[in-house]
Amino acid sequence: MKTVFQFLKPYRRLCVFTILAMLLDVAGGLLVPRLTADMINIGVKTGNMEYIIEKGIAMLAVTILAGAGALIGSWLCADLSAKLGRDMRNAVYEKSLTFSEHDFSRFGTGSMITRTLNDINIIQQSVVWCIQMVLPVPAVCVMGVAMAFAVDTMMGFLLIGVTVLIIVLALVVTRRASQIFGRLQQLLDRMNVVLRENLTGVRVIRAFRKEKDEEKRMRKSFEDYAETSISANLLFAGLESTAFFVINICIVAILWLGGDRIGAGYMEIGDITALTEYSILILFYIIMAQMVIILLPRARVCIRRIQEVLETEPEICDRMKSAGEISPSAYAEDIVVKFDHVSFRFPDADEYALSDLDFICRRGETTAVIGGTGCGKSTLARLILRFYDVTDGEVAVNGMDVRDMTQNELRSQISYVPQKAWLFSGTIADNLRYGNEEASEEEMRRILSVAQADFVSGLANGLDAHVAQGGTNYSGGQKQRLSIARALMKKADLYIFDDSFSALDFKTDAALRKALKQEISDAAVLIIAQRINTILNADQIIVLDEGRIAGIGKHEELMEKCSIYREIAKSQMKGGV
Ligand SMILES: Nc1ncnc2c1ncn2[C@@H]1O[C@H](COP(=O)(O)OP(=O)(O)OP(=O)(O)O)[C@@H](O)[C@H]1O
Repeated sequence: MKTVFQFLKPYRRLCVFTILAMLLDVAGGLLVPRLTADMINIGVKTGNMEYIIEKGIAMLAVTILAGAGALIGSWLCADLSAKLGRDMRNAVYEKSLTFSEHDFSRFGTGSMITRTLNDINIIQQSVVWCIQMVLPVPAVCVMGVAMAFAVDTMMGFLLIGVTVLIIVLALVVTRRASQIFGRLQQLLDRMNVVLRENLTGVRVIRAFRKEKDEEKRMRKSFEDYAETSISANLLFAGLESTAFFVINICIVAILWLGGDRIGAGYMEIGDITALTEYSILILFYIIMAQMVIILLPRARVCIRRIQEVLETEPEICDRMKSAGEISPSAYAEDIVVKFDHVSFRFPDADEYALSDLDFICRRGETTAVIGGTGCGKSTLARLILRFYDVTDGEVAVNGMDVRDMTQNELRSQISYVPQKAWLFSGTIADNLRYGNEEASEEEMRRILSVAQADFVSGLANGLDAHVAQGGTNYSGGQKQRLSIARALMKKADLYIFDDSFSALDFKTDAALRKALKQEISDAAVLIIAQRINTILNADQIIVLDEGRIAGIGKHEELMEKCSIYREIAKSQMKGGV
């Protein structure tokens, strides 16, 4: 609850006005039966038309006021809920931006989406319902019972008895509901994960003809969810029928006992109407509150899940040091990246993914990294970007340990093309402006030409051509070239291309590398590649083998000295390089 209160804090005044408006509605609801009773007891009994009209006008005024209270209360409540949802989603999203890959993998994409959308939705709903249906309950009970006591002590006690009975019933049911809704939320996460996997991997599923197996897996997750939902609904149904049964018994008791009390002269006939109305109102509010309270365990689970995200300490933090504490490593002006005996182990892994890497990348030079699959090439790039922190040693960019600057500062010096080309939905221009918001159309066209992405000018809308989610309306090679163009839009000291040329044909690959050399001649370039011909002319080639450097040098040197490089080269020659 602490989390919700924190988010409600800025809207304290809005909360107070909402509650006041709701109370106005409640007070009106309780006053009308009193006026009706007076109308019958005095007006009708004595045939005093003036009194009846006077009470009628009062009833109308009270009803209008109560209606206005209900209307304003609901409107303010909706406003509060929207603001609460917006703030929570922003907070969760902002937090997720600070997560390292490892932090993120602890939750998983499916669960993060459920938390941000569904969980916060449930929290919003619960807050609205609590304000509208739970908060007024004590006021309704106290005022209603007090008014019943004012009519007749015995009827007051009757109302207290029924109220307590329903509250006890609510507590018992709430306990049971807590377990069911906890499970329901987990099943929703599961459903989300399975659904995402099925939708994104639909082509693989078809290619392997696994439709039946996947259907079974999907059906199981849907069925589990449905079964648990049915248990929850049964609980609701049982509660609802029991509560209405109690209401009806209560009304029967009022009519039955009320008759005796009127006969004994303790009450008048109009009081029966008032008491029946009070009991219906009190019990109605309790039942509605009960329905909401049953849902609260679910909201509590959701709040806990949001809290988990918000309270996660990001593994990678900006631990700013004062200027005096920072001792820039002695470095030559032209050194952009320096790996100083770097070793790295993934947080959950037993073995080192990278061991004792020691090399530098210079401005104006191209450094290439090559090696077998899984030897740690992408991990090396991620360490430069500080997606992970080194386990031993130091990675420095422009002479400063990457841990001694903010991630923002660090990444502003680097432009990166990830292994998996990813485009955002929108237009090609939108994607390019990701690298430089101010870029002119002319600049974009020039960069597209450098990235060998001239195909854009042939598209019907050119730079404004539509890009589907993930860039699925472009081929692998087109996506790679657009990703490269986006990276080139950003002016940086270091350009990292993580296996970014793999989907290009040899001719385009060669033309792109030639154009790149001219375009970013004053920056350091790090190319991670699988194909030897992509890196043949690099100023320095690092050969990685199981996370260790097996050789560093130019192509000719490595062909002479490094057996692993020779093997890679030979295997590719055979393959037709
Ligand atoms: N998040 C992770 N947690 C644990 N181990 C990981 C993680 N990511 C990668 N690894 C492991 O680290 C090693 C290096 O992975 P990396 O992605 O750097 O290889 P790579 O050389 O880029 O491979 P490829 O050429 O196939 O892309 C692999 O053995 C991989 O299984």
